[in-house]
Amino acid sequence: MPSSLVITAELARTTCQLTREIRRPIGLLITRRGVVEQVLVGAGCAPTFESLVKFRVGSHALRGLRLIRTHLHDDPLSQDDLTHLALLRLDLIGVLGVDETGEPSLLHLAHLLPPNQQGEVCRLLKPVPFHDLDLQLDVFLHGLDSDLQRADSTHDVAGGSESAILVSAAPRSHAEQEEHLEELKELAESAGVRVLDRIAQRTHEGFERYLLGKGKLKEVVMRALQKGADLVIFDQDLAPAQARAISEVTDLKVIDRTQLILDIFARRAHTREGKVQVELAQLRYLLPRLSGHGTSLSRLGGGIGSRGPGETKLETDRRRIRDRIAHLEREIDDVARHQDQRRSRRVRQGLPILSIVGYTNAGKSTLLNSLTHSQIPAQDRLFETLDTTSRRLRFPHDREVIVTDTVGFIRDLPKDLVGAFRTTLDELRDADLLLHVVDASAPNVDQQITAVETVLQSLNLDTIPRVMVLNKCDRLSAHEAGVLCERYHAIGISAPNRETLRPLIAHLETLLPAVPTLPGQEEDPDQPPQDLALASHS
Ligand SMILES: Nc1nc2c(ncn2[C@@H]2O[C@H](COP(=O)(O)OP(=O)(O)OP(=O)(O)O)[C@@H](O)[C@H]2O)c(=O)[nH]1
Ligand SMILES: [Mg+2]
Repeated sequence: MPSSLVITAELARTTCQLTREIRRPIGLLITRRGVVEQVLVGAGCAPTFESLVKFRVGSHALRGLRLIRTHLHDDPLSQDDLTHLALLRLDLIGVLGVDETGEPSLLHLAHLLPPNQQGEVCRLLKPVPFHDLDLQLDVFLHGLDSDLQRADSTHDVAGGSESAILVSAAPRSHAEQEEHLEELKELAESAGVRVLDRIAQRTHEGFERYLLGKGKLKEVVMRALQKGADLVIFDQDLAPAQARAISEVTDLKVIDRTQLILDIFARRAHTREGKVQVELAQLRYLLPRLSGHGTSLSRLGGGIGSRGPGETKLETDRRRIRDRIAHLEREIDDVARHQDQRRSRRVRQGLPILSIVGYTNAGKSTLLNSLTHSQIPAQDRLFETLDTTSRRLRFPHDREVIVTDTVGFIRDLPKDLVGAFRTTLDELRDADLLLHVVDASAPNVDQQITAVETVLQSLNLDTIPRVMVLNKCDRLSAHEAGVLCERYHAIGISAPNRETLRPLIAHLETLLPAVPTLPGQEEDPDQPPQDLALASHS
């Protein structure tokens, strides 16, 4: 068949006549070279995703296949037809009416559109009698390909970042899933991803293959097309086989929450120790996901979820990845030994250690800055801090402590991360007192507190005395703050405002032992002690 024709008159007639005879619609799936790839008979008349895997395409391109099906009447394209057009990224979909005598009558055609502001996925062409069809298919497809490609590149330049649809599928209520999706959105934004839409489904048993139902998965793809998303981020961890199945069916890049968190950590790791820990966590996560051909990994391409170990590294065999893991583990052991030396120096000094812990973005670093006049980075994004910072702080009445700020926690902290951040988290073991900072203005305060307590328990740190501080009280009314403080037996503060820290400091003083400052301690290489600014006023 010439590449300029949608379908030859001869093939159209034969198909129409057959349709009349068997009284069933017939669908022809035709390649750009004019080869009939599949013949489908019966009502549904649509190829399956699975049968099209070999015609894989890039995220915004067409599949190079058109579907022309017959219809015993002159019905227009159905919603199902348009869904197939979008989901399968067909070049074109057409319905050809069959008249009484078995001759082709009206032809209805539709094609996809580049992502647009109206959110329109496709355009329906005006139906024409088959013999009047005047469409130069090759020219038309060339134009459509370029439009789609252009939209893709302007979209990249415009945003300079990836854009995503967030998906949650769990046997949980919608409200609960929405809350989790809200946090997933913050995570995505912290990774520089624009969030275009989100979808939640309450699932039951039997959704194992794609995690969510097939119908819902179609909806995800449709929305991704409408909004021009190139990435789908799942709130649930995907088993390797699920991730593969989903990305095969959707032709979109698919990552889960763990990968997203790992990606943020990879962006924020600055120190050698941080980088080693993140790479280790990434490799441990990837190892079981290395399929036979490494296809699912190479399909990740660049960007989110693939930072850190480069693509070439990912495609080396498992054995080399295992070697790398072993090497990184040895490096971490080295770090741990160094850490021990640093610790024993502190222990010799006999200074109590006050460690600030809490949910990510609660205001831990801001509090350390306020207490010790430091300027460590504090920003409104998740996992700003990865490395531990220690500062000496002198209270009035001969009390001195080392205050440390460290990586924040999150619910369901990926276990590979906990393992890899062992040395960072181990530092918390030396704490004499944990200061649990809570964002009192967070909509899910309760869950954040529970999540932190769970992590502390899992690290066996729940035996260390703990003081809870409700931060960001400036965002609440005095009454609300009072009620919360009472409920949690906590002290309310607003970390950037030093004045609000007075009650906290007074309380800490009662808990800390008096240590007379010995001569020579000021030469401590960590930092000279910082007098409490408030102390001189009180
Ligand atoms: N309104 C208000 N904002 C605060 C307060 N404390 C901190 N913030 C803001 O909250 C954001 C997060 O603060 P950080 O100190 O970076 O929080 P963190 O707990 O160290 O966060 P990670 O290191 O990412 O885990 C920043 O934008 C702060 O300016 C407060 O008491 N009130
Ligand atoms: Mg911080």
